[in-house]
Amino acid sequence: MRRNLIAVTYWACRAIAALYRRVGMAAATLMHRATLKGVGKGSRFQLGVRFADPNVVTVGRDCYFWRGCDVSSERRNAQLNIGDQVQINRDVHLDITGGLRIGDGVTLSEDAVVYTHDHGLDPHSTAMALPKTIEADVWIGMRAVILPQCQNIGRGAVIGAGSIVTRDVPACAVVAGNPARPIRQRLPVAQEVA
Ligand SMILES: CC(=O)SCCNC(=O)CCNC(=O)[C@H](O)C(C)(C)COP(=O)(O)OP(=O)(O)OC[C@H]1O[C@@H](n2cnc3c(N)ncnc32)[C@H](O)[C@@H]1OP(=O)(O)O
Repeated sequence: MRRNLIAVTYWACRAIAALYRRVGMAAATLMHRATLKGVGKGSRFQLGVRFADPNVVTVGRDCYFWRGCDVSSERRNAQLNIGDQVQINRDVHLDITGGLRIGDGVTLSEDAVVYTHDHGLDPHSTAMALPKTIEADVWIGMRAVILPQCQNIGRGAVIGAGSIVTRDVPACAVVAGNPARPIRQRLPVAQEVA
């Protein structure tokens, strides 16, 4: 009898947690659809995704935002344009001060950080805005840091986990380390799949 009660309580708690996640995601998705500048069909947001200025954010189709994703800017009207089928994992931080474009099929893994402004050697100076483009099919590994001086990550490039990227990355390059250096070249995505 006591065992049954524990089992029922356990499964009831699991059901409530699953319902909370589902309802939470539906509510968060509705809210972001209502407040962002544009959201394509099929894009979903977990609870706990934050856009400091939703008016400047455009999201394409079938994107997925995990909890803890945070988008901020040090100036008004900086734009964030996200393509289709982009995955933004847990606790990713995007600074869009300089303007940020993310192409179709990009994946940002957990805790990745992308910055688009700098302060030289004086953290109290006015932010220097540096626009950035992350081209289609790029994969940014977990805990990678993309510094403002890197203004372009070429199509199909892979950034290794924990890397510090200080300069532009050519298309299909695999870079890793601190500072990130090329470790190999990848085939264009279409050829790798074939
Ligand atoms: C979809 C998701 O979100 S999954 C969860 C997140 N997962 C990740 O972030 C993983 C990202 N992947 C990586 O970091 C991988 O190591 C890659 C893609 C960068 C490289 O993978 P591979 O091409 O298989 O490289 P490989 O393991 O053969 O390593 C080649 C060399 O680079 C080094 N290296 C590989 N990755 C890294 C890294 N992240 N940082 C520093 N050096 C690295 C290796 O030590 C090796 O050096 P050596 O030749 O001196 O021994």
